[in-house]
Amino acid sequence: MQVQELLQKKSIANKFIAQLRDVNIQTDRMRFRKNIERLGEVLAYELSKELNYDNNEVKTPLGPCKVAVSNDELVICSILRAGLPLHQGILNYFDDAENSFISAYRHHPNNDEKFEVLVEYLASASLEGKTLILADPMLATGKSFANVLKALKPMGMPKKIHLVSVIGSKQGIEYLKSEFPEDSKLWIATIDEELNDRGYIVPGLGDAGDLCFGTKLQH
Ligand SMILES: O=P(O)(O)OC[C@H]1O[C@H](OP(=O)(O)OP(=O)(O)O)[C@H](O)[C@@H]1O
Ligand SMILES: O=c1cc[nH]c(=O)[nH]1
Ligand SMILES: [Mg+2]
Repeated sequence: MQVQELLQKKSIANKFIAQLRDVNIQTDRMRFRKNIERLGEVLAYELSKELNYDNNEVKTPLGPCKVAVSNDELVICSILRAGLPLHQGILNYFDDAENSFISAYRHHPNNDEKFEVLVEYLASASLEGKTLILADPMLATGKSFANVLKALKPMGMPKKIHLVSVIGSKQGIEYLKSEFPEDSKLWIATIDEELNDRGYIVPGLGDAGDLCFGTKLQH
């Protein structure tokens, strides 16, 4: 898996991430979701530079005009819940993509810090020969992305897999390098150094799903 980190170059995306992290701003749920959506758009634009293109011709009122248009069959698959606003941002740009949805949540069997990631819901298009874009704003331990990849196996073999995320941990990214094909690519806004003992990214931003949609009960 190759990794492309957006924040290696300064851009307007820095502001979106700063607002996601800021304790005084992130409690505005609408802004929080919107900033994730905006990052989905930025990351989709970056990713679009590596799709395959055909040389097409369109007719303007004044005559023919050559234009390169992507010919990839895209499927955007988001990981519920926090993947939803990221999904919307990616879909804003790849508006004719097919869409899949899958759930992944942290189950704490003993009500302590130990958890496993369970995948329970899946509604997916065929992935055979298509370009799969997996979307989840947080990549902490990497278990959600890894377990989702396993759960999607029966849906067919994609031609290429892109992962789109907002904040990742170094540890989680290293883990995913061993789980995803070598030619897959992670498009991520920024990478943090640490995970704490609850599997949260530090400094990260907190719980993305809760900040988008409200607190969930641990189970
Ligand atoms: O890399 P990981 O260690 O798997 O952690 C990242 C996952 O944690 C969050 O989801 P969560 O399970 O909290 O569910 P939610 O999005 O429904 O809140 C986040 O949206 C990722 O899916
Ligand atoms: O830091 C983290 C880890 C998992 N899920 C989140 O939302 N944030
Ligand atoms: Mg999740």
